[in-house]
Amino acid sequence: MYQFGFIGMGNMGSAMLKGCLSVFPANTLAFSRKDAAKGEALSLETGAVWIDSNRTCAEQSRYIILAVKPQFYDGVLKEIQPVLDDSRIIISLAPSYSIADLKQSLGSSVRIVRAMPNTPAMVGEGMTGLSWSDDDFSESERTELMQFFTSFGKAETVPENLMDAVTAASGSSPAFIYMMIEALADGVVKYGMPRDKAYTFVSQAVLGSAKMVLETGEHPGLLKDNVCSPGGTTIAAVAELEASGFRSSLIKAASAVCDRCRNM
Ligand SMILES: NC(=O)C1=CN([C@@H]2O[C@H](COP(=O)(O)OP(=O)(O)OC[C@H]3O[C@@H](n4cnc5c(N)ncnc54)[C@H](OP(=O)(O)O)[C@@H]3O)[C@@H](O)[C@H]2O)C=CC1
Ligand SMILES: O=C(O)[C@@H]1CCC=N1
Repeated sequence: MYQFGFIGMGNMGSAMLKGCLSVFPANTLAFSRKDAAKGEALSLETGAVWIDSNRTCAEQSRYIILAVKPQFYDGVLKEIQPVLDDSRIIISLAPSYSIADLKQSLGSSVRIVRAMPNTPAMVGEGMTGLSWSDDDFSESERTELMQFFTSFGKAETVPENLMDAVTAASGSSPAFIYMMIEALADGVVKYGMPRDKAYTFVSQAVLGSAKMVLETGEHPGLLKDNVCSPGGTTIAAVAELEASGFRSSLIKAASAVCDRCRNM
């Protein structure tokens, strides 16, 4: 019996798998995916076991992670439903499937953890929001699952009605941050900085700024003020960002994520 069985092993599944290998031995991890060549290659690379069938992967795993795109959910749920019993726990990553939707497909007694991770899990800096289906998880199951989710970053339980907001805050937001890193790098390449150096300088500034918010507990506005010298360089750029609608673009981006979660 495997401890964790991933059904689907694309961007998100492989980020979680690679992240959790720091804590869980590879031979306790299994996965199924469509592409056999990629399955065998990842198995060779990581030591995790590739299984040529979703149903067998579910049957042989205690915790079953649904890591396929939402459009493939219905097919996968039908495949694995017959092998689910009370000892299994489903971990679902799709933004658009509620715990109630999953129970309707899989049976009301199936225990479900709805999770919204993000791809920085691959480097151990993920952020996962979690909602649990019932109060009927044992203490050891909760501990083991938190051990899993914290093996690739931070994890916090949230009420399920906040899952759309979690999707915007940390599930989708890495894409926006990468866009910002790329654009800012373009801006300094324009002034002669080599591309690779530009990514290092900008990315380290993003990492350090995030760490300042997390570790000092200061309001982000105060941290921003501390960078802006009166009449200086930063405030000149802040004024440009405000004029271009920087903040309102990000607020609109978060709203777009939440709207899409509700209308997929
Ligand atoms: N990407 C992200 O940043 C995040 C994604 N998520 C959620 O995670 C889930 C997976 O997304 P993501 O990893 O990005 O998607 P990908 O498209 O990168 O990967 C999907 C995986 O599903 C596999 N697959 C497709 N159909 C089947 C099937 N019938 N049976 C078994 N495996 C199948 C594919 O196999 P193969 O490659 O072999 O063809 C692939 O490995 C989604 O629900 C998404 O919303 C949540 C948070 C963040
Ligand atoms: O774009 C998506 O639908 C998924 C969910 C969060 C990140 N990627």
